Amino acid sequence: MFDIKTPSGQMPTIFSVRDEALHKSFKRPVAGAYSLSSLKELEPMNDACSKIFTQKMDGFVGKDIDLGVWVHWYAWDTISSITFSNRLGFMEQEKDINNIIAAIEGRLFYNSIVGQVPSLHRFLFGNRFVAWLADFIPSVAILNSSKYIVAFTAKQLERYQSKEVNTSDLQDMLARFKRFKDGELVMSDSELLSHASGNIFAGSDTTAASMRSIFYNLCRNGNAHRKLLDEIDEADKKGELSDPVTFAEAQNLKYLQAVIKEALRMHPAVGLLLERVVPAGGAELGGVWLSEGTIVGMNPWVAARDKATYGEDAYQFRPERWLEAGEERLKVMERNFMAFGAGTRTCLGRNVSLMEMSKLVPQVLRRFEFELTEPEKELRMYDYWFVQQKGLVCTVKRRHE
Ligand code: HEM
Repeated sequence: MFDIKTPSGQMPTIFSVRDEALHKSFKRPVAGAYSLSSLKELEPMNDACSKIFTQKMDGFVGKDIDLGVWVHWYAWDTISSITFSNRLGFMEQEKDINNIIAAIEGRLFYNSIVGQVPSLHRFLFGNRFVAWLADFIPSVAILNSSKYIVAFTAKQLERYQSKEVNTSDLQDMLARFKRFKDGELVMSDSELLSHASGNIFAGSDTTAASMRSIFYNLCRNGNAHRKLLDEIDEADKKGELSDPVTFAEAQNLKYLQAVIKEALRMHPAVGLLLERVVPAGGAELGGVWLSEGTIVGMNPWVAARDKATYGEDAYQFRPERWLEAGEERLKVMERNFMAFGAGTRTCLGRNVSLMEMSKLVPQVLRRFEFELTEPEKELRMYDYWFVQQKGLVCTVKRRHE
């Protein structure tokens, strides 16, 4: 159900593959492309996106905008730029290009329900007739959009391979995935397709939800907001921030990093169980014996609100907790921080998303402030595997004339 169809047939992805050895063989050739050292070369593509975002905000001063939609478009333009050197233009065109955001949301809705009762799949879109029939009803077809998402990525790849974009000197992620070994390409086209579609599937909604959490929590917590602005202004005054802010400089902004971490703790992008299968021989977990093959899981939202780990104020947004904790406490907090998952399946794109957030937030807050337009209204939340927020409507204000 979570595998993808490629021209060479149905194949598992790095997300769906269950066999640990196969998972390792999927991960090995691409892991380097996600490393901190590779990110430096991706920064200019990220900068181009944060520049467009900032220019757009400039035009919105004094107006109300849906900031949640704008960070989603930023995340999309950035991930498409750094994956295939092709910014799709969500921000420039101010729309959901090819309805890809809606398509992903539709499929997640289906997967999050059927994923809990997989036996239903063969009566629904796993049944060829039902799938064929669904294509005639747009509101149902959107729930069966994995084909569409893969075709969307395949089109980007085709464009890339045909050198419609000049790929010779590009250091995007695809260029890194395509490395040669002993004169042979390390990966087949189908594997490339699988990894590229994984990037856009895993790297857009997640980063958007996390950035919504950052801006929303800053709007709701004046003290933290003020402290962050002071840190940015202070660093600016000392000449410690370039324009645009580099990832390295943003990492030195300790309060900013605590704000990001706390926003991800308050709102992990994944809101269902991160499942694992008990290995051969069974295992004892928390005093309970589980036989092999049992599916167990943890919801990052539950782990994030554990008072034994984060203290009595675990339900509060308080970035200081990451700066005040002693060495031992910090270790426990880090171990329970599951926004990016845990163990061998930990998020590969963690550094990519941290770069996207770390660069955009100070770059934007140097110039603008956001205020909730209707502070009496709460955000609406939808948990379809990713927990998406709706209704982050803000008034844009310029900070300095
Ligand atoms: C704030 C943003 C992000 C969050 C919160 C997030 C969260 C996650 C989570 C919870 C997992 C599953 C981990 C587990 O089962 O233990 C995961 C896996 C993964 N993520 Fe992310 N992710 C984010 C951004 C990204 C980005 C930007 C990319 C790509 C550039 C990406 C690529 C991946 C991949 C490839 C995996 C599968 C790793 C594996 O199985 O080896 N993610 N992510």
